[in-house]
Amino acid sequence: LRGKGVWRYKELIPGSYKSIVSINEGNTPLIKSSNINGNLYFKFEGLNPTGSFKDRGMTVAVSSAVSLDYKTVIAASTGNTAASASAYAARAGIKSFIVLPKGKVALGKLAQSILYGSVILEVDGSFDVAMDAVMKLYKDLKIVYPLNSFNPWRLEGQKTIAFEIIEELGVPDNVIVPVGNAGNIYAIWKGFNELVKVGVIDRIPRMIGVQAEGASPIASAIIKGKDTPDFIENPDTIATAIRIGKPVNWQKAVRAIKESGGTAIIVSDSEILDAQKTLARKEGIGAEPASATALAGYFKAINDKIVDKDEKTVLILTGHSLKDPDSMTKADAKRILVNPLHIEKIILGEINGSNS
Ligand SMILES: Cc1ncc(COP(=O)(O)O)c(/C=C/C(=O)C(=O)O)c1O
Repeated sequence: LRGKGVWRYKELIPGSYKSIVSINEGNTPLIKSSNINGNLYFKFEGLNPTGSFKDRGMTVAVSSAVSLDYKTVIAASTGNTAASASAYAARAGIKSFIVLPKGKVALGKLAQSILYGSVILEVDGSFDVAMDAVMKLYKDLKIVYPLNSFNPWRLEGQKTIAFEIIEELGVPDNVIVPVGNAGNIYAIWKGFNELVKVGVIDRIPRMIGVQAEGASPIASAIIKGKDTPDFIENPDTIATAIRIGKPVNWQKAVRAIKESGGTAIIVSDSEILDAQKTLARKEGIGAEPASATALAGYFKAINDKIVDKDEKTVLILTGHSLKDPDSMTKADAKRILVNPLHIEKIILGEINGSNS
C-alpha cells in the first residue's frame, strides 16, 4: 500500500502536482468508545500534524498552489485553517497571510500561526467579515492563492476521512460532523459517494451536522425544513472554531445532509462544554469545544431518537483540546495546595473520601 496518509489515495485526488507538500497528515486513529455506551467510534482528527482535520485539505491545496507557481497564500480563519495554512506554507517555503476575527481565536491556534510565521491580519468583527475580505481580495489580487474551503482542493483532501473510515470500519450508519463554514461535512459525504461510484461500497451513512445554538444558520434551516439558511450577523458560541454566521459552503452541506437522509442538530454551549469534559473523563480523549460538539450532538440525537445506540456511529473529532486551553480550564477540577510533608495524608483522605 502506498503510504498511509492523505496521498495514499492519490488516484482519487484529481489534479497533477509538480510537488507534494506533506507533513504526513491523515491516517488518524478510529477509536472505539469504551465507557460511553453505544456502537460508537471517534475519528480523532486532533492527531493530525497541526492538530485538526484542516491538514488533510491543506496538503492538497498548498501542493496545488506550489504547482501553479504561487508564492503567496491567504486564508480567513477562526483559527485552525490559519494554523494549518501557516504550517503548510512554511513547509512549502512560501509566504502566508491569515485574516482573523480579533480577540475570537483560541490561544493555541493563534500561537501556532505565530510560530509557523504567518503574517497575521486581525479584523474587528466576526469570521464572516474576514472571509468577505479574503473573497474580495481573491477577485482583485490574483497573485495570492486562497486557501479557504471554497477552494475545491481543500475538500479533495478532507474527503479522505471517508476513505479511512471505510477501510477500517466499513460503512457506518451515521457520521456526525460539527459544522462551521460547512466544507467538511460535504467533503466527507463526497468521499463516501465516490466509493459508491467506483463500487467499493453500496450505501453511504447518514450525514448528521451539528451546530452551536448561537451559530446555527444551516441547522436551523434544516430543522425548519427551509431551503436557505437565515445568515447570522453576530454569531456567538464558546466553540469559537464554528462561530460562523454565513457559511460559504452552506449549499454543499445542505445537499450532503439531505441526499444522505441525514439531519442537523443544534446544541447549547453548556452541552458542548459538558461533552468536552465527558469525552476527556470517560474516554481519555481531549478535543476542543467545536470538536466535542459532535458528541453533544450524538447525545441529543440519542435522546431525541434520531439515532439509536446500536447503530454504528462515527463522530468526527475535528480538533485537539490543546487548541483551546481556556476552554479546558472551565472544567471543574480538584486543586489542593499541600504541604509536601502532608501529601500522604491528603491522598489517603481523598481515596477514603475523608478529607474535609
Ligand atoms: C475544530 C473544528 N471543528 C469543526 C470545524 C467546522 O468545519 P467546517 O464546517 O468545514 O468549517 C472547524 C472549522 C474551522 C474553520 O472554519 C477555520 O479554521 O477557519 C474547526 O476548526
